[in-house]
Amino acid sequence: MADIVFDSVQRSFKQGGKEFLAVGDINFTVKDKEFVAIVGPSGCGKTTCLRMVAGLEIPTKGRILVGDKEVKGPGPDRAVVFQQFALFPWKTVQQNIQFGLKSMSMSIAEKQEKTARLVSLMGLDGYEQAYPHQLSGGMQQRVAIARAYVLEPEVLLMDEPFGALDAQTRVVMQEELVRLARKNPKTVLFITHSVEEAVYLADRVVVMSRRPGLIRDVIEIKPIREKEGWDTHSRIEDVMDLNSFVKLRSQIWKLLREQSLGVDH
Ligand SMILES: Nc1ncnc2c1ncn2[C@@H]1O[C@H](COP(=O)(O)OP(=O)(O)OP(=O)(O)O)[C@@H](O)[C@H]1O
Repeated sequence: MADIVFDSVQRSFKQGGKEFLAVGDINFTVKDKEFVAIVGPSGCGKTTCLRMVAGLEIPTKGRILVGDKEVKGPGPDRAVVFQQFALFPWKTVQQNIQFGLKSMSMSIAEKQEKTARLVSLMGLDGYEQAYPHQLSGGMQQRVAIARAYVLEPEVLLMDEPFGALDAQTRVVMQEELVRLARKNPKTVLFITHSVEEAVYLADRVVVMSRRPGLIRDVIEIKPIREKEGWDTHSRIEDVMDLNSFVKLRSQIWKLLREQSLGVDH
C-alpha cells in the first residue's frame, strides 16, 4: 500500500522578515495506485505540497504519511520528475537511467535488463549511448521519466513534467504517460497548469485556492472516463472532443477562474 495522506498540513515561509502561510490546512488522501492532478493559481502552494511529499520540505504543522509512514526526508519509495529534466550531461542515456540503481543490491545483469526494458518502453531504442545534448527536449524528458520508473517507486511525484516541451511533443508524452499509467499504475501526484492535461491524465483533479493554498474542490474523473470509454481512443484530440471531457474541463476552468477573480465562498 502506498497511499499519500496529508494530515492537517500547513507550511509557512518567511518573506521580507515576515512569516506567511503558503499552504493552509490540507487534509487529503491520494489512494494507492491513484493518479491525482493538482491545478491552482500561480503561487498557491502546489510545488510546496509536492516537495513535502518528496521529503524536500517539512510541514510547519501536521504531517504527511506515505504508506502509513511519516515522511521525514527523501526516500527510494518516492521518485520525483521536475520540469527541468536534470539529467547528468556527462552521462549517456543508459548511464542516466541506471544512475538510481547504483545503490541497490542487484547484479549488473539485472540492472542492465531493467534499464533495457525502460529504454524500450519509453521508445529510446538506439539512443542508449547518446548524451543528453544529442536528444530533443521530449526525449530528454522520456529519459527523466525512465530514470524515475526504473527505481520501481511506489509513488511518482511529477511537477509540470511536460511544461518545457513544445505542444506536439507534449501531446505525445501525455499519450505515453496514459498508456504507462494504465498498464503499470502507481500512486501519482502530478502538478500542471494545463486543465486539459489534468482531465486527460488523472483519476481525480484537485483544485487549489489562492494563497494560502487550500483545497477548493476535488473533481472525480475516473468514473466518467470509464463510463464514456475514453481509453478506447488512442489520441488525445479524440478524447478532448467528447462531451464528457468538455464538461469536466469547463467545470474546472470555472473553479479556477473564480480563484483568479477572487470570488469568495
Ligand atoms: N523556500 C521558500 N522560501 C520562501 N517562500 C517560498 C519558498 N518556497 C515557496 N515559497 C512561496 O510559497 C508560495 C507557494 O509557492 P509554490 O511554488 O508552492 O506555488 P505553486 O502553486 O507551485 O506556484 P506556480 O504555479 O507558480 O509554480 C509562493 O508565494 C512562494 O513564493
